[in-house]
Amino acid sequence: MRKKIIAGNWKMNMTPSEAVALVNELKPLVACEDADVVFCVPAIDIIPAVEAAKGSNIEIGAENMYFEEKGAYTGEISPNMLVDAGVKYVIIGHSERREYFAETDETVNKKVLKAFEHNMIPIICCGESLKQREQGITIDWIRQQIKIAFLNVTADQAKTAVIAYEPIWAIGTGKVATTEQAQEVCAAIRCCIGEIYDEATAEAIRIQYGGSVSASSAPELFSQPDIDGGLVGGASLKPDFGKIVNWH
Ligand SMILES: O=C[C@H](O)COP(=O)(O)O
Repeated sequence: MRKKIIAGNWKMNMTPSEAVALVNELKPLVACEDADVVFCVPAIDIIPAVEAAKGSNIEIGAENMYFEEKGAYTGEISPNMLVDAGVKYVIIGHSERREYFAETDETVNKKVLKAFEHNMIPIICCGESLKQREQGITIDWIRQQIKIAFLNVTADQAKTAVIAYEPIWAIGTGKVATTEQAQEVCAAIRCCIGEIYDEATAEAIRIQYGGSVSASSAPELFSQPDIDGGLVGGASLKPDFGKIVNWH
């Protein structure tokens, strides 16, 4: 039985002092024993958020990291820096990073390998555009993203990974995928992991849905057999996130 994982992605929101206030506000609302709860926050908020989350069930995650250890990479943040700051989860390959910051399936793979090397859990994002969905190539596209993201990842590592299926057309639009659409793609992702590795790995890996998740859509989405929680953007900045975490 896979444990659900509900993660907030704050994106480029919240100053450090606002971050502390939000963690303190949400702490009692997201208390929950049967799901992992992660707040992925902007880099500058990580240290104060880790401090504020102490003693609670909240894990603090990062929204991105670089795939090199150290050196002349102005503006980037290394895996070591994240680990030292208390980070356990890191979002890799969010569609906004792919669209605005030229991330590719290959850089996603490098980051995924680096995250595992440092014992962090990558939340690996994949998802199709509206055009790709209309062209009927959603599953092929996602399978390709997954196959490249997991190149050279061992089965033991893959078992601990989290995949976030986020249809790009559903992100921040209020247009949540139907339960059937989300379940269909998450099942296809699990099947793809089974082909790359084996059934045990496919059964172990956790797959989230993301894209306009709200307190009202979460219960049906999270009840699907292949959906193990959510990656939540806008609604993770509000008290509603407590209802999403405690969806059942
Ligand atoms: O990482 C989170 C997603 O991009 C979803 O964002 P959203 O819940 O605001 O649509």
